[in-house]
Amino acid sequence: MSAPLLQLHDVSLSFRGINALSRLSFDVAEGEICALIGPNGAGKSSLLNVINGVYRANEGDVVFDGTRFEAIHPYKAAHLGIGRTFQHNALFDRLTVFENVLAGLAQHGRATFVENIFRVGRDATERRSFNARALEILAFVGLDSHADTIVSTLPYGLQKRVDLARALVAKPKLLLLDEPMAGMNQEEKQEMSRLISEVNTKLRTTIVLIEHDVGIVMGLAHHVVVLDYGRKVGDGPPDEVRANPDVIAAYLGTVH
Ligand SMILES: Nc1ncnc2c1ncn2[C@@H]1O[C@H](COP(=O)(O)OP(=O)(O)OP(=O)(O)O)[C@@H](O)[C@H]1O
Repeated sequence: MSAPLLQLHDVSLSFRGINALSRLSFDVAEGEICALIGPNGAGKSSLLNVINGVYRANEGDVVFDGTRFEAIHPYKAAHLGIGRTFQHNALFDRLTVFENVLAGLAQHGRATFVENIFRVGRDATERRSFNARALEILAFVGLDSHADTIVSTLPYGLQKRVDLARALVAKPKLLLLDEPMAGMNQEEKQEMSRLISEVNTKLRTTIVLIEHDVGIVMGLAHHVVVLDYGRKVGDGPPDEVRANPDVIAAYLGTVH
């Protein structure tokens, strides 16, 4: 069996004495969708922040695709192949859908983001290939007909797709999704869930996602990790995790 794409070894993180993560260890296999679940404040977003370098762990380390680090600059994490979306859309409201997606390549080229947006300056070849890539990923998420739309005029569900496209445009090996279905109705959640599944199967992207809707998680994820007060209380296939008494006590049996 090949080595896991992502490994966490005894990762701990605290904020002014509050333990956000306590000696957390688990693996994510290449090609899987791994869901992180747990009550509010359990440490899920903090964990994504450690993996892509927004936070530095106090203890422990992360191994991604053979590279071990205790801390990493988010820019370096992106270059290693770790893509990320955030809980709250961080889109450029006044730019078009296409320009927002292009921004996902800003750290990956020689031309600056401004040069790319205004289609001026050096590196016409790079610009052409980035533009083609942005259009390709927009078609993949079903937004090619909205390429020139100002992003803030789109409905919320479609803005979440733009966010996803922006994270995907650089072809990450690992995609971290922080509540990609937050604020959606059930139909929108089902659509987003289908799209995430297609990202996994068609683009062969390994995914770690945070989602509160346990029904959606159980249908989408291959692997579920449950956190409670920064500790791991469950780790395994969805059916096994659902039946784990510690998980039921911590999360699944409670109204969230
Ligand atoms: N930048 C920060 N400064 C201080 N405390 C923080 C910071 N980020 C997170 N925390 C604390 O760390 C703990 C874990 O928070 P985190 O946001 O990771 O949980 P979560 O499981 O993602 O919660 P939610 O489901 O509400 O998003 C909480 O006690 C939170 O208040």
